[in-house]
Amino acid sequence: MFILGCKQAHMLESFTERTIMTKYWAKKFKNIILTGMPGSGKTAFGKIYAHVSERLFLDFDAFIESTTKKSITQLFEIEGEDGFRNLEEKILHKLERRHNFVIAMGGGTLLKPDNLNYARRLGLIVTLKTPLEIISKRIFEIKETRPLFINCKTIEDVQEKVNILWDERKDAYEQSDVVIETAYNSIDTLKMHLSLIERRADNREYMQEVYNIINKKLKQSNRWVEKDEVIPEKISDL
Ligand SMILES: Nc1ncnc2c1ncn2[C@@H]1O[C@H](COP(=O)(O)OP(=O)(O)OP(=O)(O)O)[C@@H](O)[C@H]1O
Ligand SMILES: O=C(O)C1=C[C@@H](O)[C@@H](O)[C@H](O)C1
Ligand SMILES: [Mg+2]
Repeated sequence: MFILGCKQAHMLESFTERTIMTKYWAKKFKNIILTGMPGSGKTAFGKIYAHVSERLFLDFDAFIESTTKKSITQLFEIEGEDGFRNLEEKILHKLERRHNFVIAMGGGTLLKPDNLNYARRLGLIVTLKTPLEIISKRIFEIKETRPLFINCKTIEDVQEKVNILWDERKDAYEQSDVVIETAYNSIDTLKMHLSLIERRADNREYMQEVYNIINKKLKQSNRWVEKDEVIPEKISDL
């Protein structure tokens, strides 16, 4: 488990006043795209981070449900998983040139290799990494709303499915810019860590230092792509 030393804790504390980012910073760093296993907290944390970073929040699942007027479970039944993945891909394409969002992608959106390149162009891709046993417990509570787990009767069934998904996906999640371990962080420290990372996203060396402080992984090779900014007034403008 990672425990902050006194000096490091003090450094982080001194940043708390600055975790509410100005619109300037929000625009500079465009979108934050959350990925990670189902149940890792993309939706829960995404909403909170959108609020603190003064961004709009867009959740792929909620967006798909509201535009199709069908639940994710229904869509899996009607379209199959492939059809659902095509819908995710369409949203990703639609988001091109949109800014100032925290985006909770579907946990499986990065399974299509091209989607990774699209997501990269949108902003900083952040993987929420949560231990698989925690994921399994969370999913077991809400499995009726998660079609991938619809046939799981017991917690062991869920665990088995989670393990299979992890094996299929871990390489894709590793392609993200930053991996944040959620297990040893409260939502408040997660907010703080991501704010810190964002603030230094224009300075790779300093970001690495930030990474060392908060024990997160940063891929130095992934470059930030600057683009002209178009900030939609509301989600319906998409
Ligand atoms: N850091 C956390 N601490 C405690 N509970 C959490 C945390 N993050 C998420 N949860 C809970 O876990 C459940 C799943 O979280 P959430 O729906 O945000 O996951 P998700 O990554 O969006 O999953 P999916 O890909 O299936 O949409 C929710 O009930 C949520 O309240
Ligand atoms: O990780 C996944 O593949 C999924 C996650 C959920 O958000 C939903 O998009 C759906 O249940 C599939
Ligand atoms: Mg979600």
